[in-house]
Amino acid sequence: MSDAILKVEHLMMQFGGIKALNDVNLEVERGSITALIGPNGAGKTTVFNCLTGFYRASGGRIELNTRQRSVDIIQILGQKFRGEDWLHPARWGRRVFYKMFGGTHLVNRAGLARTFQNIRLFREMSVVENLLVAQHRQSNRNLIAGILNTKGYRRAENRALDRAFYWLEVVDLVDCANRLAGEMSYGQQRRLEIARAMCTDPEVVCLDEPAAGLNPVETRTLSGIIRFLRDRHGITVLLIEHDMGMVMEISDHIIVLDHGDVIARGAPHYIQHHDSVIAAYLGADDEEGEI
Ligand SMILES: Nc1ncnc2c1ncn2[C@@H]1O[C@H](COP(=O)(O)OP(=O)(O)OP(=O)(O)O)[C@@H](O)[C@H]1O
Repeated sequence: MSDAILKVEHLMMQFGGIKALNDVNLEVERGSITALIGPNGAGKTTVFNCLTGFYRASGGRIELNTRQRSVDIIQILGQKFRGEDWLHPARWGRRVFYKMFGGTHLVNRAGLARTFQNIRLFREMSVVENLLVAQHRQSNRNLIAGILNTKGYRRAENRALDRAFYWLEVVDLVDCANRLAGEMSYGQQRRLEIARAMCTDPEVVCLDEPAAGLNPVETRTLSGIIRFLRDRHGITVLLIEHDMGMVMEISDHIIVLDHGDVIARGAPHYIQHHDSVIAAYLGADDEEGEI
């Protein structure tokens, strides 16, 4: 791939005796909408959890090429020490550093944000507060500046509000800005999660089943928002989705997982007629099968 923003090599994830990911290799092109599909239990969410640092992968490498540099995601989460580290002081130093200061916050700082399959908003906060909290990293957190309400502090607060309202407009929630997040409809909460992810200023956004539970009109609106992220902001979107109509319509590239392995990758029209993909979805070979 010419310009891969994300490269995953030999990714493995084991939960006790369960091998959720065997040996996953994939690349995501910068500025694309890439869908990760597969039957239930194929390992899609586990891939997302490894990419975003919610799980520390059992093995492999995840390289994120954002903000003009390359980040090894597994390394910044903090890895175990190895015997040979003592022979490489620089490597040992990096391990100590990331053991002490590493974590998922560094993945977000590197430019990767996500939404969740089960919506995880701050339900007791207002919509706009949810978006301001997401900008905690960019805002002025100086206690003295806050108490004195300095010019710099007010400027940072205004910038955060402007950004929040920009993304509320994109996801069509400006009218709900002061409502409690937990009181909104399911579709609105899904859109708010996307806005919250975007407020962290990512280059890659991972959306875990964003169309789950939406009606066809809401799904169409969602497709428009995802396209807008790519076309207007050059955001790379990595998407897990079971709504095949939506996946086939908006994806530039599709990667298919089954039982923790990548079984196919390519353009939508190629994947739609791929024998192994049809078999994986139907659980058996079926010439008639269509995704
Ligand atoms: N925290 C965990 N502990 C134990 N097993 C897990 C854990 N997370 C995932 N698994 C197992 O890993 C496998 C892959 O699960 P995963 O949720 O990644 O699949 P998926 O493709 O996202 O499925 P779905 O489409 O239903 O969400 C499953 O067998 C699941 O039971």
